[in-house]
Amino acid sequence: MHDAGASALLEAHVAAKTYLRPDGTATEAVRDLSLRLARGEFVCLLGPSGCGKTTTLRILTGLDRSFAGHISPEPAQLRIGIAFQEPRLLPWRTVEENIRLVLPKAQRGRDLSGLIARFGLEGHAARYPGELSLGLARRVSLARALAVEPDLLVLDEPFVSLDAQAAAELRRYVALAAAQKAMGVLMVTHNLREALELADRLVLLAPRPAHVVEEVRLDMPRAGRTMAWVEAERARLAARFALLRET
Ligand SMILES: Nc1ncnc2c1ncn2[C@@H]1O[C@H](COP(=O)(O)OP(=O)(O)OP(=O)(O)O)[C@@H](O)[C@H]1O
Repeated sequence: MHDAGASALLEAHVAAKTYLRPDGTATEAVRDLSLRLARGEFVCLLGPSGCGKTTTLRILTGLDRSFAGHISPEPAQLRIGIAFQEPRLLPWRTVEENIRLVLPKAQRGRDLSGLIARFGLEGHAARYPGELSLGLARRVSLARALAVEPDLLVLDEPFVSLDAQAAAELRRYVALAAAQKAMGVLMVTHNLREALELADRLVLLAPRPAHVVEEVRLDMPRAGRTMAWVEAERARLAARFALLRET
């Protein structure tokens, strides 16, 4: 299990993030949210629909820079791999080419067979995204995020809209990816069971504007998280936190 005293990979305080629409109306998406992620740690951000989870991820990864607050180190100083909910693969490129394209130019010729095999993609490397199921496309997107050997892996709702079997399969691959000890993982989900299967720590967010209402450390090693353990933990947390009753 992860060592709670390990060095920080990322520390952030988002004092405020407000979206302004052209018609002048404002939506305050985040207010006073503090988050610390250690190397090797797997943190799940959980919160109700529309509370500001994706906005928070975009800020922490440097995709959105118009906010009040600070992030240390600057996201540009970290190698970050992101797998969005939408796999965003280039349809005119094969699976292998899609993965290769994210590499820095000097590494484009690198042997990717180990990575491709690790994610069970050998039989799919020459296929095009249009031929893939959503579960498979998300797996390619995960492998692509890992190709850059990130310090931080960011996953935005990776299992949403998958059937139970495809979701379970992808969860196994996410767990495999998370076994890389030097990397931190930040995953957004609204599904408490998924979070309980994978995370070292749950960070519960309030309804919009997002801020942290509770943090829950999970000490059970990932390999010991049986369905019965997940269910018992889910019931215990749902009884304790009203925010989690719908998840
Ligand atoms: N580009 C934007 N312009 C205006 N408002 C936005 C924009 N992006 C998000 N919002 C609003 O900010 C709030 C937070 O959105 P965000 O997508 O971060 O929430 P979320 O928790 O990820 O939602 P979900 O659970 O539905 O994925 C919502 O009210 C949303 O409508």
